[in-house]
Amino acid sequence: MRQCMWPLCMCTPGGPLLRITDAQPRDLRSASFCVHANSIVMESVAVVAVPFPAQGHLNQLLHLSLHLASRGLPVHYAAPAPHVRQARSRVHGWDPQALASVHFHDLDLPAYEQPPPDPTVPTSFPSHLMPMLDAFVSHAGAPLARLLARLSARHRRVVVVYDRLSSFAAVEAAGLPNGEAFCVQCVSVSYNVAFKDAAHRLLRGHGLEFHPVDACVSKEFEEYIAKTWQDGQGTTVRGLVVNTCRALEGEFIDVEAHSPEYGGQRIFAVGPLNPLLLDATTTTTTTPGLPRHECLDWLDRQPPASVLYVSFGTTSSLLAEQVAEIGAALRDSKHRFIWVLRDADRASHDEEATESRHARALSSLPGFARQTQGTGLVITGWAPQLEILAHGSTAAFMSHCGWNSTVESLSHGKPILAWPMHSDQPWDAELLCKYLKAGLLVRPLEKRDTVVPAEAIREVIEKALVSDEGLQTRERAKALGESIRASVADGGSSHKDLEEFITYIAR
Ligand SMILES: O=c1ccn([C@@H]2O[C@H](COP(=O)(O)OP(=O)(O)O[C@H]3O[C@H](CO)[C@@H](O)[C@H](O)[C@H]3O)[C@@H](O)[C@H]2O)c(=O)[nH]1
Repeated sequence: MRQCMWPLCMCTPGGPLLRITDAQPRDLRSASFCVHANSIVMESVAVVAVPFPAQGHLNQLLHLSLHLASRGLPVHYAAPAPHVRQARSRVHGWDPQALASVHFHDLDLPAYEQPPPDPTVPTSFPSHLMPMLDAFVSHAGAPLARLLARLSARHRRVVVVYDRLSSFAAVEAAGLPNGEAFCVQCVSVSYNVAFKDAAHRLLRGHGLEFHPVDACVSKEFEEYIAKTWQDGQGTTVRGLVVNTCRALEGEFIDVEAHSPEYGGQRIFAVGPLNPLLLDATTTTTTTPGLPRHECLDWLDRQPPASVLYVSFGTTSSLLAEQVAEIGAALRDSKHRFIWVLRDADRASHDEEATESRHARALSSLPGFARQTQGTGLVITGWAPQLEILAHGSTAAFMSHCGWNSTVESLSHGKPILAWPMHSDQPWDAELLCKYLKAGLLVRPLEKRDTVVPAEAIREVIEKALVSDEGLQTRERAKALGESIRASVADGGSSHKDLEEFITYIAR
C-alpha cells in the first residue's frame, strides 16, 4: 500500500497517486494539504504565471507558483530571460529544490536601452526601467502567445495568473479556446481605494489620507499603466488574487468584494505569500540548501530584539547626501543595525555598480566605521531580508514600505519605521502607521523630495526602540504578526482562500 508523502495528510493510502511534486513546502499551510483526491483533474490543467518584470512583482508570482506547484499543479512561469534569472536566483525562504517543480520560460524581447538608476528622480521613482517596460508591454505578448498555444494543445484548460501590470497576458488567455485568466495584484487591496466611493468613505471614517497616484509615479509610468489596463479592457477575468489577508485589510477586502467593477468576480486574499520562517522554538533561521549569510551569524550574537534593520527595496536609489545623513543617524543613535545600502535594480539584473558612490558617502562621514564597528553591518549586495526579519535579534525595520517589505515585516511581527517614496508606498505607510498602528513615520509625506536630516532620523529610531510609543508599536506589530500567521495556518482565512482558489482552478 502506498504511503502518503505529506506529513500531516489524513487521506486514505492507496488512492490515485498520479503526480506529487518533490517540492518540500516549508510554511505553515502547505504541510497539511494532500493532492491525492484531485490528482487526475489537476494533471489536465496547466497554470501559467506571468509576472511584471520587477523584483517586488517577480517574487510574489514566484511564491504563488511555488504554492500551486507544491499542491501538484503543473505551473509555468514566463518572463523576460534576465527576470527569470533574477527570480530564480533570489527566491527566498524556500528550499531552492522547490524551483524544480516550476517550468521556467523566457519571453524574448528585442534589445532595449539600459540607463543606470538615477537618484535625482523625484520620489526615487525607477524611471530607468521604462525602456525595458516599454519593450515588455509591446513585445512579450507574441512569445507568450506561442507558449500558451503549445500548452493549450496539451491540456484541457490553461489558467493564466497574470500581474495586474501585465494585462496583455489576459488578452492572450482570452484568445485560447480553453484559456482563462486570474489577475494577481502585488500591492495592497486598500490601494484600489482611488477608484471606489465606498473605500473613500471607509478612509474618511478612519481619518486616513490617500495620495493621488499621479503624485507618486512618473508621467511615463502613468502612461504605461493606462496602456496595460486598456489592453486588458473587455477581457474576461475570473477573479483577483491578492497578497494580503483579513488580519491586515479585512474591511478593504469586503469593499473590494462588493465593488461593481468586479461584477461578482471572486477575490482570493491568500497572503502572505512569502514563507513564514518564524519558529516559536528558536530565534535563529536560515534557508536550507543555501549558504548562510554572514549577517545571520552576526545577528545570532546580538541580544534579543536589539537590531534595527534598514533597507529600501529594489527600486529606489538614494542621493549621496541622504546616505550620509542616514549613516550619521545610525552612528549617533548607538543602536545596533543592519543597513542594506544598494542602488535600485537595473533593467537586466546585472550587478549594481554604485558601491563606490555609497562607499565615498560613508568614508567622508567622520567616525562612522570606527564608531559602528561591532554594532553595525552595512550590506552592499543582496541581503537575506526574510531571514533577517524573522530573526529574534531584529527589533524593527526602517523601510520604504514596498508591499513585500510591509507584509514580510508584519508577518514576522516586526514594526516599521516608515520612509515611503513612490507608487503605493505613501499609502502603505498611511495604512501601517494610522490604521494598523504598527509603524512610525520617519518624515511627513509632503517632504518626500527633501533630504531627511540625521537628527530627525535619529529621533524616530529612538522613539521606535526605547519610548513607550515605540513599545506599544512593537507590541501591536507582534500581535498583528500572530493574527497574520493564523490566517495562513489551517482554518485561517488565507489558507481557506488559497485552497478555494486551487480547487477552483483545478476543477
Ligand atoms: O537586499 C535585498 C533587497 C530586497 N529584498 C527583497 O526584495 C523585495 C522588495 O520588494 P518591496 O519591499 O515590495 O519593494 P520594491 O522592490 O521597491 O517593490 C516594488 O513593487 C512592490 C510590489 O508591487 C511595490 O509595493 C513597491 O512600491 C515597488 O517599489 C522584498 O521581497 C525583499 O525581501 C531582499 O530579499 N534583499
